[in-house]
Amino acid sequence: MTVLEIRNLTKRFGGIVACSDLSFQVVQGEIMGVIGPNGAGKTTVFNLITGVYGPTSGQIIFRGQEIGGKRPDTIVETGIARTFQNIRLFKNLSVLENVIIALDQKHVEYSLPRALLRTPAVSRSEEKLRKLALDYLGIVGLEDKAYQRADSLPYGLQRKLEISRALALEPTLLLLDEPAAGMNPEESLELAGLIREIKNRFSLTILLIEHHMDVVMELCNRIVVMNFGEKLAEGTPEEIQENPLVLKAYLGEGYKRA
Ligand SMILES: Nc1ncnc2c1ncn2[C@@H]1O[C@H](COP(=O)(O)OP(=O)(O)OP(=O)(O)O)[C@@H](O)[C@H]1O
Repeated sequence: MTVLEIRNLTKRFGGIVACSDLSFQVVQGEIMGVIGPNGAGKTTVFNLITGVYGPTSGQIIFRGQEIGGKRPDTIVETGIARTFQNIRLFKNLSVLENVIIALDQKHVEYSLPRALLRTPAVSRSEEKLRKLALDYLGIVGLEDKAYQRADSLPYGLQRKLEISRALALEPTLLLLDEPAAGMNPEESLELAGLIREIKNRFSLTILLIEHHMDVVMELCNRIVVMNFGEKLAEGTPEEIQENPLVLKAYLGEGYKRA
């Protein structure tokens, strides 16, 4: 079943066409890679899907509903969450608080007057959120870092914290923007294992932007290749690795199949 359909999507920034007449479909339960050279338009596609920008033209259909141009919080409500290429955490808050803030968006069970009076119901609710946040941290292996400041974590762990925050929004479609950036090959393969695990555990569909080809080829069922805002190719990892256009524009003629 198709969960996401990108239909003739175009986004212009002044004279720049960051995304040009792009079409592809994402099937439930798959991990679809979005790859291509720097500036190809990959993050723009994520920004369009998550409502950061409205499309210049074209449609974004999620579970049969047009979401193009809707507000980011409305899109989260429909079941889409993301991580960012440039990590966006509340750096001076604790690791735990970062997840609680995400959970708050989903689980607020008390009114503002009750919250201000700090009734027992509010305290119970806070305790519930704290436990739930610890569970989400456990999934990415960060429960023992819960009380550290978010910015005290090494880069790779901050990326995992972003994933746990995104999971706390209970998405059915998860967009990961370069989750392995800055990781060495060993760390990035471990991350690939984690991504597969959370996909299975939460029955997710995943769209993945990544420059680490070992991660992409290991994880993805299918791949869309972008170049200058357009779709250059689409196919399985095997097909993409043998596509002469992709080898020329992105992977390099000397690319060795994983
Ligand atoms: N808000 C914006 N205003 C103007 N131009 C933008 C904006 N966002 C993106 N662009 C331009 O759109 C093009 C595509 O950028 P985008 O960030 O989507 O590429 P990318 O494939 O994600 O690149 P990278 O792999 O380097 O992250 C680039 O030329 C970029 O400069």
